[in-house]
Amino acid sequence: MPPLHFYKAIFEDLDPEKLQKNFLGLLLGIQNVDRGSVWVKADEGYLCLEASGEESHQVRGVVLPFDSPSVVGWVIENGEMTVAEAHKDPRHHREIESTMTRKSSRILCFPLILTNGSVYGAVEVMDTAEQEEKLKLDREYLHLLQHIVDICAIALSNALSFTDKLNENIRLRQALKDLRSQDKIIGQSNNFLQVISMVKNYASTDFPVLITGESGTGKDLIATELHRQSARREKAFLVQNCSAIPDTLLESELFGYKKGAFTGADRNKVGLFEAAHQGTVFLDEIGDMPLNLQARILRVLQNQEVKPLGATTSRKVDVRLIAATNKDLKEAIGQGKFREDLFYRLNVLPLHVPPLRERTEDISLMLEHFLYREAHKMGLNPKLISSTALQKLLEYPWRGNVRELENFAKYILAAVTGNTIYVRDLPEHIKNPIFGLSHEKETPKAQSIEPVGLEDPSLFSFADFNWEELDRAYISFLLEKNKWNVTRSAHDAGIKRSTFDSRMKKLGIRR
Ligand SMILES: Nc1ncnc2c1ncn2[C@@H]1O[C@H](COP(=O)(O)OP(=O)(O)OP(=O)(O)O)[C@@H](O)[C@H]1O
Repeated sequence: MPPLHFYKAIFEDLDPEKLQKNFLGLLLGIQNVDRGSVWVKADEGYLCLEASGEESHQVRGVVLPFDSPSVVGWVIENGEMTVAEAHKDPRHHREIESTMTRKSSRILCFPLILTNGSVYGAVEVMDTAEQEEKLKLDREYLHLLQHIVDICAIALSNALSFTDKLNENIRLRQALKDLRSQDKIIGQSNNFLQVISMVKNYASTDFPVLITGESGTGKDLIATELHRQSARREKAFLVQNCSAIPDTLLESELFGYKKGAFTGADRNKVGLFEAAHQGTVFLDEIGDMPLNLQARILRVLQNQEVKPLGATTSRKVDVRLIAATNKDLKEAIGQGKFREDLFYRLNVLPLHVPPLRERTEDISLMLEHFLYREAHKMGLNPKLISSTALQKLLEYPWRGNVRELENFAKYILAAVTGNTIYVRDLPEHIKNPIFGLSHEKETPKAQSIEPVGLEDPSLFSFADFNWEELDRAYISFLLEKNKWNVTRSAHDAGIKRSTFDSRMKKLGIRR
């Protein structure tokens, strides 16, 4: 019998092919013969996974039908070891050796049994010696051999199911990839193409990136794309939204904690930075991060190490940081709400995603994409847009940006029954966009009316606003339409210029 380390080498392997080869080699070596094969029960018959010995390569991959005679078939069905005299045993499948010059004289075949007792295959070794017989067949020896085969069988079945899981994993990853590719990045405007080209350039480096842009412009999507194009693509991409989460929770999410670090810390928790080791961490809405945590992020960037709450030592981490915000961080620095040193650390590679109104060339393409994608998801036929309706959509300011456009596509698909979308089908605020103008700085109160109706256009209603809000929106609309010409705006409103002027003053509307 071979020494123990020999078995160790066999059972360690998780590649079924290598394992089968080693296993068969081991049995052939023990029995001092050179022909053998490993078989499993497949859907269409008994399949030869591995064959060894001169001329035997032709047997690998052969499937013996269930209803044809075969020693392996008999062993698999009966779950017992057997010895067959090849020249007279009716179980022997003679045709398989018909093209071989050396025929088997005796066959020794063992079942391959799982721990639950089920037989999934068989291994056979054959004597091809014409004169003296080589196979050792005394009972005790065969008994011992069956034990060795049992151990090998378990290792082999583990390796086979490991490979199954591995293949399943590969299939699932591919499916996930396909699913992700549905999140296609759409855009053809020069402004947007510039962003895409910067993504490509930035992806080849490892510096922090700060993505800025209004809400719904696609910052999240761009961050994902950056990771996807980077050398870290196979590693983790972990996202943390820094707003809408209590400060202490955010800290433990990012840095983790040691068991007992605070009341309720009943186990160690790995923080996001550690979990993303060798990958990318995306901190969304970083402008909302509290100052004390900003200091900790700065330390991660400076030293590439994190210290979980309650830990005494720091741990090295290798992560790329991408941050995004829709806030003006320079203004936040002026107000003492954002650390200047962190800003410069993050802003190594700045990336501004322009609002949709600065890339109107993208609107029709995106709309087409969203209408098609959402119709597909809902199991509906895609809808067409009439040219006049499209014109209205192009004129609308889309202050909720791409997210608003995406929501609009969902709404219109559900709301319109015909195959074509006409102007009459559009929500009122898109047909008459008096609330679509942006003077955020000049008329801060006007912001209070912006979000209404954007997420769900069907909910838009005059009843949602008070008189002053409507007044402000109307005056802003006229000013914008007339390029801030007050006389013309007053004329459109049908009131005197002085009255219009005083309304503007009262509402604090300035250019
Ligand atoms: N260029 C684009 N092509 C296709 N879909 C886009 C594009 N830009 C944005 N989207 C889609 O619009 C929606 C909003 O995008 P995203 O969440 O990335 O915006 P954001 O700027 O991160 O918003 P917020 O600041 O509110 O977090 C998402 O569903 C996203 O898939």
